Parts: sequence; C-alpha cells; structure tokens
Amino acid sequence: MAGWRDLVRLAHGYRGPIAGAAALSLLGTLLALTQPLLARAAVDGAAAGHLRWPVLAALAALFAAQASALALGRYVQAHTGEAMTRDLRRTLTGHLLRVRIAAFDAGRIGDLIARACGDTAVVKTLIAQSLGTGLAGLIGLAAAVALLAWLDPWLLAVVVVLFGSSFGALLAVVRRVRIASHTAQNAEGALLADLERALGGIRLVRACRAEPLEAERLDTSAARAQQANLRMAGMVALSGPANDLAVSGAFLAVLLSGATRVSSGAMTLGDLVAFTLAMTYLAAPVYEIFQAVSAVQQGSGALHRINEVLALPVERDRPVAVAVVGGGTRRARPVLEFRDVWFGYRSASPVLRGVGFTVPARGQVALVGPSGAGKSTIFALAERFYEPDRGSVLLHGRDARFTSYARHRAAVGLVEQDSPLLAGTLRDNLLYGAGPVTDRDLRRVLAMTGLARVAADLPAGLDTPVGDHGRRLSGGQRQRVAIARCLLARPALILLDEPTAHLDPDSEHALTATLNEVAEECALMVIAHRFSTVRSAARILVVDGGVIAAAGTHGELQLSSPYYRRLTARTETLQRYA
Ligand SMILES: Nc1ncnc2c1ncn2[C@@H]1O[C@H](COP(=O)(O)OP(=O)(O)OP(=O)(O)O)[C@@H](O)[C@H]1O
Repeated sequence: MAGWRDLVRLAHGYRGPIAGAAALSLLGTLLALTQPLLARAAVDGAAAGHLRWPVLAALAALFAAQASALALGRYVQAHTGEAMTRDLRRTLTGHLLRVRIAAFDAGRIGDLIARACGDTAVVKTLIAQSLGTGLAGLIGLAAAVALLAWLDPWLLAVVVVLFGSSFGALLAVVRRVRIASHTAQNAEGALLADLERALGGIRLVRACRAEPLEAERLDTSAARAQQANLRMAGMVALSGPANDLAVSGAFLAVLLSGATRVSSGAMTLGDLVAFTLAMTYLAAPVYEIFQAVSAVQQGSGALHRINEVLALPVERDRPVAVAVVGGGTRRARPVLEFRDVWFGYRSASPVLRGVGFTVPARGQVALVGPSGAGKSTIFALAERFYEPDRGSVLLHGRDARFTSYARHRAAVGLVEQDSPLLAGTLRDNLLYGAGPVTDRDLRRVLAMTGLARVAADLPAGLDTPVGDHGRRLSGGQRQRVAIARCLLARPALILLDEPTAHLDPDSEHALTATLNEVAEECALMVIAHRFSTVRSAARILVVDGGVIAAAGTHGELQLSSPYYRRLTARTETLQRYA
C-alpha cells in the first residue's frame, strides 16, 4: 500500500491537470463505448440487406473524436508527469542541500545523487505509466462493465470469472515485484556511490594500483542491480501473457456461449457483435490497470528511497530571538563564546567535554593540541554544522541557536585545511557567497593573499577554470583562494584550520603578515600545528582529550602547559637543525 499512498500524496498538488487528463480519457472511453451500439445498428441493417450510410459516417466521426481525446489526454498526462518529476527533484535537491551535516557523515554521497537523479527518473516512468492510464483504466473498466451488463448480464458473468482469476494471479506477484524493485534501486544507488568513490579518489586508486579491485566492486553492484531487475522483469513478463491468456479465454468463452444463445434465439447476431466489440473496450482498461499496478510496484522502491531522503532532518531556523546576554557594545562583547559545551558524534562517547572559552572581537586566538583532541570539532560547532548536546555557543553574546543559520554563517567564515574549491573559474570561487564586491576590494584581497601574481600567470587570469575541486591549482594556491574568499565575505570571525600548512617559508611569512593585518579588522581563530602560526596569537588554547587543558599567552603557557612546552621545544630543535 505504501507505493499507492506515496503516489497519491505526490499527486495531491496536481489534482487539476490529473482530473483534466482523466476527463479526456473518460471522454475517449465514452466515445468508444457508443461505437458498439452504432456498430450493432450497422450490422443488423447489413444483415437485413441495406447499408446505413449515416450510421457508418457517425461511426467514423466517433473513431476520430475518440482518437483525438485520447491523444490529448496522454499529452496532458505526460506534461503533468514531467511537471511532477521536476517538482519532486526540486524538493529533493533543495532538501538535500539543507540536510543536517550529521546525515552526510552517515550516508554515501553517490547514493544520495542516485536518489536525486536515478530514483526520480524511475518515479517519472511510474507517473507516466500509472497516473492517467490507471485512472482512465478504472473509469473505462466501470463504464465497459456497465455497458456489458446492459447488453447481456449472463455473458458478463462468464467474463468476470475469467478476468477475476487473472487479477488473482496478478496480486500474487505484486508483493515480489515491490521487494525486487527496492533491491534493484538500492543496488543502483550502491553502484553510483562506488563509482563516486573510485572517481573521486582516482589518484589514490591509481597510486595503489587498485583499478581491478574497484572494477570488481563496481561489477558486483552492477550484477546485483541486474539480478534484481531481471527478477522483476521476469515477473512482469510472466504476468503480461497471463493477462493476455485470460483475455483470449474470455473472448473464446463469450463467442462459444454467445453463438449458442444466438442459435437459440436468446440474442441477435448484432447483440453478440456489440458484446464482443464492447469486450475489446474491457480488455484495454484491464491492461491499463495491470500496467499501472506493476508500474507502482516497480517504482515503489524508488519512491521509498526518495521518502527516506525527505525524512532526513534539515537545518531549521528557530523563530525566537533571545535578549543579549551581558552588557557593553557589540564591539566590546566577545564575537564567539563556548559555554560548558558537551558534544559527541555518537551520544555515548563525547568528543568535547565541558569546553568553555571566548574569542574577542579583534585579534587572533590559536587552538593547539594533539591529533584527535577535538579542535576541528570546535570549529564545526562554531560554524553550527552540529549543535551542542549540552551547554551553548554564543555569537556576539546571543545564543547561536536563536540566530538564523544564514546570519550566523555570514558572521563566521571558515577556511578548512584542504580548502576545497568548486568547479568553475577562479573568480567564481573568490566571489562565492561573498555578496557584492567592488573591484578595489577584490584587488586589495588578491594582493594581500598573494593571489594577484597567481592570477597573472594563469592563461585567462581570474576567468581561468580551476577544474573539479580546484585541482588545477596547487594546495597552497587553493588555500589562499579559500582565505581570500573568506576575506571578501567580511565575516566578524574567521576560522582557519592551519592556514600555513601548504605554504613555503616565504609565502608563510607573507600570509602571517596578512593575517596579522586581518586580525586588526576582525577576529581570527586559528588551528595551529606550526609554532609560527601560534606565535602571532594573542591568546592560545590548548585542547587535549576534548577539554581546554590550558589557556593563556605564549609566556604563560610556557610555564603552565607541558604539552605547549613540548610543542615549542620541538619547534626550536627543528629551527636549530634548519
Ligand atoms: N564526522 C565525524 N563522525 C564521527 N566521529 C568524528 C567525526 N569527526 C571527528 N570525529 C572524531 O572526533 C574526534 C575529534 O576529532 P577532531 O577532528 O575534532 O580532532 P582534531 O583535534 O581536529 O584532530 P587533527 O589535529 O588530527 O585534525 C576524533 O576521535 C575523531 O575520530
């Protein structure tokens, strides 16, 4: 039932066009159903020795009108199917872009792409095959049964018995088709996810000589999809001829018992011709209903997978704004504050345990600590990719949960360590999400980040495509583009994950100077693995095991934090050997 319920819900907004398509189909069916009556008059006339030309002309006109109504009905139906599919894709992709980040941690991107493209395509076929046809089939069936009952109830009983057994057989395969459909769609999703995995990491695949391994994985998913699709095709193929057999059987039975009734004088030859002609109008709706039922079963797997995506929780702004916590002007308040923040990706094991700190509106704060300590997790919470399990994150003294996501993220810029860029030109990437930017600002930021020289060396300057994920640029260039993008958006706080990671000593020196300049205009929070980055910070937080183990200036931490002493001692040793 789930497939039908989902389909009805999907069709709810399209009642008008669906009713239009059904009305046209109904008109076509009614026009068809009057034909046996005229045919009976024509045959009885011919049997009596004279052709009734006006009746034949009316019959021809009815054929033409029926064909036009059905053709128009089909077009309206196809049009509605396309519009529904587009809306479904818009809803689905819009939903996917707002789904909570945690859902992406759990699922596979390729499978989500398969759901947005492949599964919606399956649903389109389902709509095209089931929507109007199924409805028209039902109407046609009711009208044909009424006409047959009026023509000869006894012969109708024969037909009902034969068609009834065909429907019984159909219902038996329906459940299996649904299961096979779900397996097939899941296998198609897995195939796409595997393909995305292999092509997304193609350099790794090549470097590890893992092409045969990946090819085998892909083939396994393809084989699973093929098997499930074949199982489904087999069941549909078997039930089609079963339906045809029932139709042929019914015709034969009607002709045999009809001929007996004609010879006994219980009905005329015209009655029998009219009945058998009307039966052809019964066969078509039965076939259409059969098609619709199997289309819904085949599409139910795709519908189910689409519904699973639509059920994923999305980021939703809370409407309530709370009063400012603490006094002072906006500039005097910390731009960011963590208050006793507890958070875990899985509720059983917290990654942050009671983290608390403030970031003033100007200057640099550095986060240092061993790998896996929770530094990136602090950034993820500051950017509101996740919400704390306990405690709160405050932006300009307000609980961040009561600010819209868009406003919050406009205030908190993020530069990740691998600085992913999007396919497009260098300019597209620089201006992405930055709002209106003057040429002067763009030139200033390009100069600050050392990108002016990079752009000058590119074949089409700022309009040079950077390739998928920005692969045509070096790691250091990508990182500088990400920093420039962040600066152009003018956030109140910039989060930087080890900004000098990919830079040579000269570029590192230049960038450190730039960051010091930026820290005069806004707040900077930097995850630092290098001492050179830490040195510029006014305040340093040592994160260890999900807590702030120590906090203070360089001098204070030299005295209070063993981890910090080790970090600086290591750097000094390296510098001595350099
Ligand atoms: N998306 C995630 N889902 C589940 N666990 C995660 C996720 N991201 C991080 N973790 C876990 O949380 C812990 C903290 O990770 P985090 O990335 O914050 O550390 P980090 O201090 O930034 O480390 P590094 O310096 O190596 O980048 C680690 O144990 C990590 O395995």
